[in-house]
Amino acid sequence: MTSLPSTEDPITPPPEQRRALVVMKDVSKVFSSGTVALTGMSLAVNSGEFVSLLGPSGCGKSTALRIIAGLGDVSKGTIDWPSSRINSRGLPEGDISFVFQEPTLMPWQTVFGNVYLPLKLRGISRAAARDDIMTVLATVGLGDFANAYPRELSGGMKMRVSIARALVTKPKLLLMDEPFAALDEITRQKLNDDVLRLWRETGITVIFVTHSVFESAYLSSRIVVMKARPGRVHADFPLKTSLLRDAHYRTSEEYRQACETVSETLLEAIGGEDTH
Ligand SMILES: Nc1ncnc2c1ncn2[C@@H]1O[C@H](COP(=O)(O)OP(=O)(O)OP(=O)(O)O)[C@@H](O)[C@H]1O
Repeated sequence: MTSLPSTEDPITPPPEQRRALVVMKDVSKVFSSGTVALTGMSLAVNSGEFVSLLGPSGCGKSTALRIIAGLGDVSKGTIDWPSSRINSRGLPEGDISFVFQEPTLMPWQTVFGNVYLPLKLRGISRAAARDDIMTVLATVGLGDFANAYPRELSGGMKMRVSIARALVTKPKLLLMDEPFAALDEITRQKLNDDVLRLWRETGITVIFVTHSVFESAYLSSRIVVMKARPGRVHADFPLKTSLLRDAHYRTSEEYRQACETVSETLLEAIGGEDTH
């Protein structure tokens, strides 16, 4: 593996200010079909981190994310939330939002109605929710589209609605499962910049599943590379940079080095050499 960029990233809080938000300990997942998706996966994600989960197709990235979200049980091991209040389902109530690869919008509802849904499910009236919805729509650049229907939006705009819907409840943790994989490169880069800005502005913790070395190297404060199935952590390292991650960063030597490091680690993971 090449050496990692050594300069401090000014947007990542120092370790002493971070607290573990979620801790996966020795998690295994065997589906009823007999498929062993995860084995002995351990990972602690701290408040304020932007962690990308990267790994070969089928290594269990989505499974790990879904387990953290409470959308699937573990076969073995534990998920702990050391700094959250836990509900009867073992989850930190209201603290997690999920963004899927498909925006999964309700076509019969306006943008406003789609973003309102999670607040409606909490029994909040439309009138009481209005300010929060308009604020989050402005944050994702859709302030003028509250009354539009999904069919009137581009793919990138639909994904922004999906992100707004995830953020409107002000979660501590945003889980994103290949959210931009189906978008063209320009839209993907714009949304990468939007997500980074949201992360900086809100201090939210993000766990981001991606296939893309370039995307993970651009976005992450930390990269977790998983081994081929059954999935577990192959390598886990911070990605530091002294530069603001913007268009200039994309053409910088630091970014090139980061991509090289991530790419080589991914090749090792596929090859089976363990660095963790
Ligand atoms: N509900 C399920 N029932 C049975 N097997 C499943 C289920 N969901 C996932 N799997 C299997 O578990 C393994 C891990 O799948 P998962 O989708 O988590 O991988 P992934 O790393 O996210 O893949 P990709 O990068 O291709 O999206 C795969 O072999 C998959 O076929």
